[in-house]
Amino acid sequence: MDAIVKTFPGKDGEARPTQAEAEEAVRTLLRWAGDDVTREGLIDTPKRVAKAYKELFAGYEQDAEEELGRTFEEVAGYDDIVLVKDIPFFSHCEHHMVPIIGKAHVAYLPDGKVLGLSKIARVVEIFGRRLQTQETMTAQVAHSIDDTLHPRGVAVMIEAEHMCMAMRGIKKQGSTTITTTFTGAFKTEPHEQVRFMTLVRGRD
Ligand SMILES: Nc1nc2c(ncn2[C@@H]2O[C@H](COP(=O)(O)OP(=O)(O)OP(=O)(O)O)[C@@H](O)[C@H]2O)c(=O)[nH]1
Ligand SMILES: [Zn+2]
Repeated sequence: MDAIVKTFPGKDGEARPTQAEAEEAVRTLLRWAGDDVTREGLIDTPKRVAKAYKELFAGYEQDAEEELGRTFEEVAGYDDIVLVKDIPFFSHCEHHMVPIIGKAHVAYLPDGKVLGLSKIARVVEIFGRRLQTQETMTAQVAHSIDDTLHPRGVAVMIEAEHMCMAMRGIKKQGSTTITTTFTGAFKTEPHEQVRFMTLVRGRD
């Protein structure tokens, strides 16, 4: 089981905040930002934000390893690289809670079993829909596949723009952060890494 970061009751027996408490928290932030929470346009905003949070952070309710549980063995001995590239995702940085927008490239070297391709994209989605650092997310995607499928190796590359660097703070728009995690043969065999990179970078 992958460690779902926060389940209720929490470690300290804390119950999940109610919808009303979540809405009140949004109202507080709106007032703190300087707006009037009683004006027409904002009346329903706390409710909408709480609903949006449910969707944007749905990954806390999902278990990546459960998604990866179903595998297929009838692949005529196929044992070469399987790469799903350019999987788009949105996440939120855990420091500022603003968007991280990027693409993930995920590959593995099968050892008798393969995954449904959509499951790879689902795993990116599950870890993306939590508060993240890019490094953590990259490692989580790789290790969840490694731990459930036990392939000969997993390679994950994430390329993303962090809105906390673009919209605030240092305000550098358009910079991309690249992170990689390699396991198994991708870690020990440089030529497997090169093949992964070539396939990721190769354009039509
Ligand atoms: N390593 C890593 N850092 C991240 C990620 N997302 C955001 N950050 C950085 O987290 C850091 C937090 O730094 P702090 O100095 O605690 O916060 P801050 O004062 O808001 O920093 P500034 O962004 O420099 O204004 C910043 O350098 C962000 O750019 C990520 O996915 N990985
Ligand atoms: Zn940030």
